[in-house]
Amino acid sequence: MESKKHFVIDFDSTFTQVEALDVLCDIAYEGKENKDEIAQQIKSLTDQAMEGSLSFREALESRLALLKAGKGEIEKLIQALKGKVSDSVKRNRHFFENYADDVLIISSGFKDFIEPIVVEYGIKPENVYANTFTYDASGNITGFDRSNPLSEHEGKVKLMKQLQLNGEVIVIGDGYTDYEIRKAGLADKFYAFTENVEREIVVANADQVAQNFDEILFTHNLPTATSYPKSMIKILLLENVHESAKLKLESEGYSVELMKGALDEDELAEKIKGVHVLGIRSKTIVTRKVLENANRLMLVGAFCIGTNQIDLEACQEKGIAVFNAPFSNTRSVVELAIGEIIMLMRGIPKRMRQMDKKEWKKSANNSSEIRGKKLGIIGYGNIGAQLSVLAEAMGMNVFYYDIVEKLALGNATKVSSLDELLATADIISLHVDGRESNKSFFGAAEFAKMKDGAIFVNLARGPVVDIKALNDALESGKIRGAGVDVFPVEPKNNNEPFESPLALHENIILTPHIGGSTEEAQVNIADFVPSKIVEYINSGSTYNSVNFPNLQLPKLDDAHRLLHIHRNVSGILAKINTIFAKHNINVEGQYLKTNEKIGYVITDIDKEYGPELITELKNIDDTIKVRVLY
Ligand SMILES: NC(=O)C1=CN([C@@H]2O[C@H](COP(=O)(O)OP(=O)(O)OC[C@H]3O[C@@H](n4cnc5c(N)ncnc54)[C@H](O)[C@@H]3O)[C@@H](O)[C@H]2O)C=CC1
Ligand SMILES: O=C(O)C(=O)COP(=O)(O)O
Repeated sequence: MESKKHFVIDFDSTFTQVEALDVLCDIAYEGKENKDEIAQQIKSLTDQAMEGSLSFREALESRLALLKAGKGEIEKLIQALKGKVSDSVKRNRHFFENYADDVLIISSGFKDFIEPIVVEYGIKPENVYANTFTYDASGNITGFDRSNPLSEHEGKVKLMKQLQLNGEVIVIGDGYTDYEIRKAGLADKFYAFTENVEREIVVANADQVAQNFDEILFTHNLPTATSYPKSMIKILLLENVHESAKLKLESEGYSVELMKGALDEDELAEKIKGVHVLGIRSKTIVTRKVLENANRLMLVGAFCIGTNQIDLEACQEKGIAVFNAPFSNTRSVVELAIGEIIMLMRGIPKRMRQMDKKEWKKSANNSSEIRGKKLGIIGYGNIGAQLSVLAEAMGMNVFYYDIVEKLALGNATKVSSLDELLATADIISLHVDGRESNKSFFGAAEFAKMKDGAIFVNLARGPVVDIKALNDALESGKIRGAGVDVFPVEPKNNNEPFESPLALHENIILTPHIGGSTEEAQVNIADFVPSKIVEYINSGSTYNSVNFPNLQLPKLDDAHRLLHIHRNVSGILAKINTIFAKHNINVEGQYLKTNEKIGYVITDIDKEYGPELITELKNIDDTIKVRVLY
């Protein structure tokens, strides 16, 4: 038989969001000049008692001496506290009601105001242990019942010794006095409860930190308001993703860690354990090895356009959805490309280097306008196409080559082969993606086919261009200049050095992969990707995912949603529905979409279900993952 559990819960700043005596002070001193000063003194005494630096009785005596309150104020306090119950207590009301026998409120506060608050949540009056005020004939507080152990130093410990609870004792509180119960050996576990206040010394001594009641109930296998507490969803953001992404995700209730640089494979393989959502940019390589260690991972968010750094296939096999920000930095890359083309056509990098050396070389040699020049765009996707429009507006003649059929914008000319483009253009700008087959796509043969004295720009991906071939083309004068933003090997963070033979050329612009690094782009990305993360976690929506079948799902009211991710083989839907039928479950809505590799079925049901239903769904052959949303 399972032993009985006792949940010993603190009141101030745990069951409620506030310290009741602080609120009482506000009420008692309402409209008085010295209110702030008294409030500050009371708060400081409360904090000292909570942190253990002042004995409880001393703090209590001093606070009551400052508070000139009576029964009228206590009545007002009760009304105020009713509106200040902690959010996670409110949403888990069913727990307090259904487990009333197991819940004890043990507080160094006062029963006079605690009991009316907690009984509304089904807690039994006889399970509320707290101090009591003494009053004079006119109802003014004169002090407290000094025979109550809770009015003494280490009062909670003394009370717990008297109670002699049998079974497992779990203490939940924000203060040092709560931890003291555990320290005295009278509890099996102490949770530092941080939903309202986080005290360093308390957190440091806790067996576990709980940001809310959902986490505690979930840990103890008790019914919670949500299927999985949001605060237990761990999100790891790497590569200095814009801070606003962290704030946005935190405001949703997730636990977010933000790191400045990228991690290498081994570091990430270690760090990924227990992480539910990984946010990266272009530098972090998410390999199969990393994914093998990703025991909780459900989503990878690329806070950039490119996703070539992620093993998308391995993600699919493991049921991990991948999202990116396909348009958020497009304009930034295009502006940089145009800027570089102008600078290179004017020979500005060389002039700047001369000026740095105090040399004045005014000359029109090798300096031309871009107007009327032929721009050759390789890869007419979002970036290539937008570059086409802006370049044309500046008077350039645009030609493009893409491996798939793309609509020509404005007066741009589609050419039918790469060779034709290379032979035509005065400037070649590369905007292909970083797929594996594009590795060394642009090498010696391609440079040889370019017009003599042309300009070359690569803001796409480093491995796409053979650096030696580019270096040779610059050295031989085959091309007149180059702009390079991306490299086959890039430093992991801003502290690592960068070295390249290209740096020695005069008419070259080298930039540290900053095509998308503008304030605007980073803010846009930090808004877009988190919104995808939140949608996927909350509703299962995969709209815009780069590796999952795209499904946009309605919000769910009063139903349960089950997500089934499986290898795309025939007959899975029938098997899923057979299980629902067997359990007499009425399906309210069902959505299925597949891609080449996987199938994604979302089923909304109107009825409570038991764990055996989930086990049966998981046991269907070819199942990759089952997620329960509500
Ligand atoms: N430097 C930087 O900071 C940034 C670099 N990028 C890079 O730019 C790339 C392009 O971005 P988008 O235009 O948004 O992507 P996109 O996917 O819209 O366009 C890529 C285009 O290249 C074409 N393509 C692929 N391989 C090709 C080949 N071998 N020959 C001809 N065409 C080929 C595709 O068919 C597609 O139309 C990204 O994949 C990323 O690698 C993106 C943003 C910032
Ligand atoms: O968006 C992309 O694909 C980029 O290359 C930009 O990458 P970053 O976010 O600057 O690491």
